[in-house]
Amino acid sequence: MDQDQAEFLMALNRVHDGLALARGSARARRGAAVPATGIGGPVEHVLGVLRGITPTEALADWHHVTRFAEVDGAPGPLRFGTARVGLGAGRCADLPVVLPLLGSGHVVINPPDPSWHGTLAHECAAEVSAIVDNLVLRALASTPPRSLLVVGDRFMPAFLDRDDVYEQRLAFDIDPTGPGQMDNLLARLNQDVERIRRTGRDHWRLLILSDLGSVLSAQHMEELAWLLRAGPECGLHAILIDTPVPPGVVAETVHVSPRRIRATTTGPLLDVRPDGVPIPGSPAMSALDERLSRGGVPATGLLPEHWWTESTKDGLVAAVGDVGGAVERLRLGDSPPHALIGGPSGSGKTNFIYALLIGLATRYSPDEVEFHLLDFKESVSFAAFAPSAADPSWLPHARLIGVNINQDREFGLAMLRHLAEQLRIRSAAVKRHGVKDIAGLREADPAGRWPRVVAVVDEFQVLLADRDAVTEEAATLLEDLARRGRSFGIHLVLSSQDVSGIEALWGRPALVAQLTLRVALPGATRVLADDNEAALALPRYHAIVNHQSGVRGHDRRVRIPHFDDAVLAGTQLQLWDRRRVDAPEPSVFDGDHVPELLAAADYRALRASPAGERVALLGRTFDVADRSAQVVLNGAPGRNIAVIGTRPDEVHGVLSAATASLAKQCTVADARFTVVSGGSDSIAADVRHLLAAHGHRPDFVERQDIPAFLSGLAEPASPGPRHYVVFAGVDAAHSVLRQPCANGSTGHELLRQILADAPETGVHLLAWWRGVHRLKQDLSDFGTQFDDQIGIWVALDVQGSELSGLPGADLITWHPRPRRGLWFDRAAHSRPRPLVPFAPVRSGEPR
Ligand SMILES: Nc1ncnc2c1ncn2[C@@H]1O[C@H](COP(=O)(O)OP(=O)(O)OP(=O)(O)O)[C@@H](O)[C@H]1O
Repeated sequence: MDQDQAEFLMALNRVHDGLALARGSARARRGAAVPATGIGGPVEHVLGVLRGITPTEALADWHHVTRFAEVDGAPGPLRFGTARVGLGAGRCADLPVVLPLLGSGHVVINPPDPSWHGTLAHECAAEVSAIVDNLVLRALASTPPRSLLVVGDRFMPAFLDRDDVYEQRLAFDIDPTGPGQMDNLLARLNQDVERIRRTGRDHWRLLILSDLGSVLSAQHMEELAWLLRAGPECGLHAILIDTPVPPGVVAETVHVSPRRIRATTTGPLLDVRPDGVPIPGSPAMSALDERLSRGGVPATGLLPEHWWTESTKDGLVAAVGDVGGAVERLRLGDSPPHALIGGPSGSGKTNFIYALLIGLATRYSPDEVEFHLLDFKESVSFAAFAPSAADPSWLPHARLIGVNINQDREFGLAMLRHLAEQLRIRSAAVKRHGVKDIAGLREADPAGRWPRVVAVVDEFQVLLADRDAVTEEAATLLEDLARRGRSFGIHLVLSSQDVSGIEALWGRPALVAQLTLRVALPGATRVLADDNEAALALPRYHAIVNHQSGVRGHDRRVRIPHFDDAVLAGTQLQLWDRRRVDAPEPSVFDGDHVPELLAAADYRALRASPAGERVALLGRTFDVADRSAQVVLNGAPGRNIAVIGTRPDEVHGVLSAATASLAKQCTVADARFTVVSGGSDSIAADVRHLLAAHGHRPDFVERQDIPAFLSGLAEPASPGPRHYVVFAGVDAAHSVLRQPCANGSTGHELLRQILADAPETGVHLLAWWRGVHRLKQDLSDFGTQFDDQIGIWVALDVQGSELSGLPGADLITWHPRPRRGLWFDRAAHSRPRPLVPFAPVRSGEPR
């Protein structure tokens, strides 16, 4: 309240006091002095002051209210009506009538005579409504957006009953006579007041209750009395209609009888006319419309005027929302270096991340900041930032996008490894230039490209969920990135549905301590400091942003606008249009996508190769560089591939991809292919056609011809071109393989011999078994090491424990899941790795 307003109120008080005293009112008896100038003087003075000032929204005539308040603080008394005061000599003046409410006490609207109790609300409903409507509208007009919560019964103002009210919490209807309603309401408000006493005021609460005399039990009455006594300190105020006021409660009273309204503030003899609510479309109601439906800075209002003009040398800044209409920015840099975002499902975490990403992407060019985005939810939050058939645009700052990751924690790990590699490169460059951090590096190496990296992991707790090697490595990498990332411009943004995510961090204090930017969405627990409950009373679409690890006293209560599809798509298109012509598309890992061999970059890059360097591609790895799982089939022992699994489609994918990739690197003159059908005619037939499509003339061995084929293959022969034998269903051919062949050996024995001689004879077996047990039986002979026979294996739907005995497979944890496999190459790996099998490569596809 400025000085003019204060002077005006003082003068108004003197008028009211003087009138009251002159007429012997109760107020006068409270000690007011008669103004020395009589009543006319002060009234003239008030009118003079009124002419000279622009009253606030709390006091002005509704005709003069064109906007609602934006700033915080107690609004002072609220005007609710007008009184006509006679000035003598036939003159009179209209004076505003005010009631102290927010920041002061309560208002009671009662009949003039206590014996009328119980009938007032019905007899004078129109007058009562007009007073309540005026007070609520004034309260809304004189407090900042979203800072007022109105809880009301049938006297809830009609202007709050609208669909587009920005948050349900603004207006909360109750029926005190409904079963349990009063219990719930009082319990909830009492809890709020207790919490506010501990943590400080969050927003105003205005309670409208009528006709409670008959419905309140003695216990309700006691609870209400406590609430009304403790409430004003905590921003809770009530308008009580026709309800007895418990003792000790500070309240101004308005007496209403038909056609006559008086207030304790004006003295009992001054009749008051309620101001009435302005008509729809009037400036005041337009201001109300704007307040209720918009309520803050829209998403587009947060975008900077000039895009891509700022430098991230000293850190990152992003506009994410507004506080009372003023744009609010968050910072990431030296301090705080990393962020933790929490909130229950649906509380707006993803929307907040969009606000952050769009805020950064519009302010800084892709040379200043780039994004790695990973979402462990069963959703596609970041898919829109990648190009698609429907929309070829992408977010130029996005380098890596993971969608539909679900259970593929290995991909999260791959991203962390990639970031660790970036950290290593940056730390080496920093050392080389003799500087200490990214800011120094950018100065010392102005021609270098050293953007800050923001790595977002939504639902990051999934990454740390199991007690296994993935969690172990992920936690170690995260800790290292959190500790050293700040110096090298790598910033983590971890988001989670509170408790579960935060619990995953327990026992890792070094990591938690680095996540000093905390963002708590409504209802979030544990994200802020333990004694900071600010997020519990947060209205929808708000966030507590706290740059000091969530410590109380550093909260910013930010309203977050909606980054809907239109805003996201529109902004992305403009960003995309600005990209450099050679800007690379982001790498995308989509867990639902079935990779195609023919589309894989490393398949397309295959050329005719010498026999010892040919590679077989098996599937897609969990790797940020979109690499295929590939093995070299050279002349070393054990360069044979066992595919183990029962799902024909996935087996088909691995076998056909391996065969097609080999076929691409050789011609009919320098390689030989044989397809053996042990039990799966369809896979064998498809592989045969595939080879033909690649210009080869494979031999085809039917089941009954297997013994003869193996006998021939086991014969000593002079070395020829490499011979790739694709055996579709070794265990299905069991009955044939166990029979003695012409030379007396069984098929199994011949197979073992062929594998043992393979380095010299140039044979490579690509074979399918349905289960590990049969594979071991078929190949183990008096303790033969599998390594010398099968140095490469791909296990599809097989439990990790069953694999023990195969090379590299002892003591591994692996739970099979659809369209995922585990592969091992003893020449290249120390332990098995996951892969996504390619889709079957069908016969007839072009070379
Ligand atoms: N500030 C906002 N204004 C309007 N609508 C919003 C706002 N924030 C989020 N929403 C909407 O609320 C819904 C939930 O938001 P969002 O997906 O961001 O929540 P979440 O916390 O990520 O949920 P979940 O964890 O279940 O994915 C969405 O439909 C979203 O569009």
